[in-house]
Formats: sequence, C-alpha cells, structure tokens
Amino acid sequence: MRVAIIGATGYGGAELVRILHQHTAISEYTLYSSSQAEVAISDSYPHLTTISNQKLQSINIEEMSKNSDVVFMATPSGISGELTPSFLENGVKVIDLSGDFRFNDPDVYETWYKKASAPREVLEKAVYGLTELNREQIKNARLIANPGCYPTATVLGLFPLLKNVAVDLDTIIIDAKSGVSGAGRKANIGTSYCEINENFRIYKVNEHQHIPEIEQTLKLANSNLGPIKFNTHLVPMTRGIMATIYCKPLCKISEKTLRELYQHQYDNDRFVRVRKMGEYPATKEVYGSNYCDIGITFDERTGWITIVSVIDNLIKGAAGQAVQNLNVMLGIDEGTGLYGPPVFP
Ligand SMILES: NC(=O)C1=CN([C@@H]2O[C@H](COP(=O)(O)OP(=O)(O)OC[C@H]3O[C@@H](n4cnc5c(N)ncnc54)[C@H](OP(=O)(O)O)[C@@H]3O)[C@@H](O)[C@H]2O)C=CC1
Ligand SMILES: CC(=O)N[C@@H](CCC(=O)OP(=O)(O)O)C(=O)O
Repeated sequence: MRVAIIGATGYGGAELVRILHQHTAISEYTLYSSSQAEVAISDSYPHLTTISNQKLQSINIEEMSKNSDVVFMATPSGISGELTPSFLENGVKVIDLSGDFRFNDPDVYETWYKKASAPREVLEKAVYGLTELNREQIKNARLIANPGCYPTATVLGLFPLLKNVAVDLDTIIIDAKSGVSGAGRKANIGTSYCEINENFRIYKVNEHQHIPEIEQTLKLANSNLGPIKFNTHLVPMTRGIMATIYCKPLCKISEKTLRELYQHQYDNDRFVRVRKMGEYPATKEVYGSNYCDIGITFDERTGWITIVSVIDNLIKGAAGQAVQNLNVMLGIDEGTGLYGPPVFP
C-alpha cells in the first residue's frame, strides 16, 4: 500500500506522518506540498527529526497516480474538490480531511463554505467517514469524506440518543469549544498568542460551516430533526474539542438506561468510551489519542439531559479518524497505528 499526503506541512498532515510512522501495515508514504519542494519535512517540523527525513515533493497528479494507491488530502477546503476527480479517474483512492465531499447536495457546500462545489457526480461517490456509523460502506469506498472535528464529537455524542429516545427536537442545544490547532498552522491574527491567551471567545455565531454537516448526519438518526442550535468557542489550549449538548426528552428516563443505551450503541467501537455514571470527560483525557469519550446524565429536577463529548481535534477529529478509515478500507485491524493511549497530564 503506497500512501501519499498532500498538505503534509499542515497540522493534520504532520499528524498523519506521526501516525503512519507507527503503522505496521504502511511502510511507504510520500509527502507533497504546493509551496515547498526538496525541503525535508523535519525542517518544517523538527519533532519529526530522524522520524521522517523525507523531502517534500511538488504535486503532480499523473506522477503521483503512478506511485500511490491512496492519497490523503490534508488541504484547505476547495483544493480536494479540484484534485480528487483526477485521482479517482486514475484509480487512486482518496481520503479527504477537508469539507469538500461531506455533503450530498452541492448547494449546501456552496452556501456554507462560500466556494464552488465539486461536481455532484463525484460527491455521489463519497462515503462519509464517521467510522462508527458507516463502517460497512467505508470498506468498499474509493473516496472518503473524513468528518469535521466538531461534527465528530457532536454526532457521536447525540446519535444514540436521537436514534433511541423520543426527544423534544426543538430543545437541542450544542455548545462546542475547541483548542486553537483546529484553525490550522497558517498565521492568523485571531489565533496569535496575545489574542488567544487568557481569552475565551465565541466565533462564527450561527454560521459555522459544520452546522449543515451535523444536521445531515443526525437526520439519519431522526429524520424529523430541524435546524440545530450550534455555536463554537475558541479556548486557550492547543488541542481538544468539548461539545456540551443539552436537550429535553419527551418522557422521564433514568441515567442508568441512558448509559446502557450508549454502551450498547458503542459496544464494538473501541475508540468510543462511555464514561461511568457521574463521570464527565475532560479534553486532556483524550489528548493525543483517537478516543471520543462521552459522559451523559439526566437531571430529575429540570427534566433535561446533558451529554459531554470530547475528542482530540487533530486525531479523532482529523488524522486519526482518517487512518481508522484507511484501516477499514484495507480490511485490517481498525486500530492499527492508533493504539497510543492519551497523553496526560
Ligand atoms: N486542524 C484540525 O483540527 C482539523 C482540520 N480539518 C481540515 O483538514 C484540512 C487540513 O487542516 P490543517 O492541517 O489544520 O490545516 P493547515 O493550515 O495546518 O495545513 C493545510 C496545508 O494545506 C496545504 N495547502 C495550502 N494551499 C494549498 C493548495 N492550493 N494546494 C495544495 N495544498 C495546499 C498547505 O501546505 P503547502 O503550503 O505545503 O502546500 C498547508 O500546510 C482542512 O481542510 C481543515 O479544515 C479537519 C478536522 C480537524
Ligand atoms: C478552532 C477552529 O478555527 N476550528 C476550525 C475547524 C475547521 C475545520 O476543521 O474545517 P472543515 O472541517 O470545514 O474542513 C473552524 O471552526 O472553522
């Protein structure tokens, strides 16, 4: 299996390098950049010194197609939509970390990403790569749309509830927080130290591009779901996402029943850990790992459910989930290269 990474100089790409380094089934991977060539990746990322001395190569679709079986696109939105159709025509599989292939309807992408969509006929080839929901389809996929970081935490946190419990759908509120690496490595005033440090800020209020992705996926659990209330905050930490989700069930439900329902849903999913009663996960408890940890409770006093779902945005929210999907496509142990425990403290 020959693997290529486009966008290797970004945070998602560098995490792919780190994970593939410890992946027992992948011995060969090549790194591509649109802005640098013949420069070692370890010059951009000294933590990769002696781990990868590979030089970055220029992107050339024909050459890459001869030398690669799978391409990871760790690029900003809009790039994969342009390059992927040619890779697919050349018989190369694509795992896209961007939002370019996540929607069934091109108009939705164009409305929320404010960019031209990939053609509808290529969108139709894409399988949404939330491994826990779509494992069977991923096995035979040629194009994976790796989910967004917030949708990963949110959907894993809400799906079992919406599928199994009658909930007042108008009451669902998703309050999400992210570390700054979610914004990528490129320089930006909004993510500079002085703007982030000792600060806590809401952003993209009511217009985050992950809103339609969450709606589209959660409608598979309950087709009556309407527009969701979802907002995002930037937290002065490097990695991690916490989605705190509130909603009101239509009838009383015990905390024990709720937990059993979640445990049943994720029984065969080694990367989702449902916490014991009264325990709520913190982002550091999944830091550097492919886990999504979920805590859930029902408040007898108010009749509301609270769900807390945490991931590492760069791992389960991006590079880790992308490798999990690669493993499923290869028909090998889904956790290959991903068994590293969280780094704590
Ligand atoms: N950061 C996160 O937590 C998550 C990110 N994502 C998505 O994954 C993708 C990568 O994110 P991230 O690694 O954080 O982003 P970064 O900004 O850190 O890196 C993106 C990389 O894309 C490359 N690139 C830029 N323009 C082009 C171009 N025109 N053609 C080819 N390559 C280009 C750049 O490398 P070079 O200049 O060397 O070509 C750059 O290093 C994005 O779509 C992001 O939204 C998804 C989930 C979580
Ligand atoms: C902290 C931060 O800025 N996070 C980014 C995550 C972007 C992302 O992953 O975008 P796509 O999934 O659409 O590719 C954001 O909120 O836009």
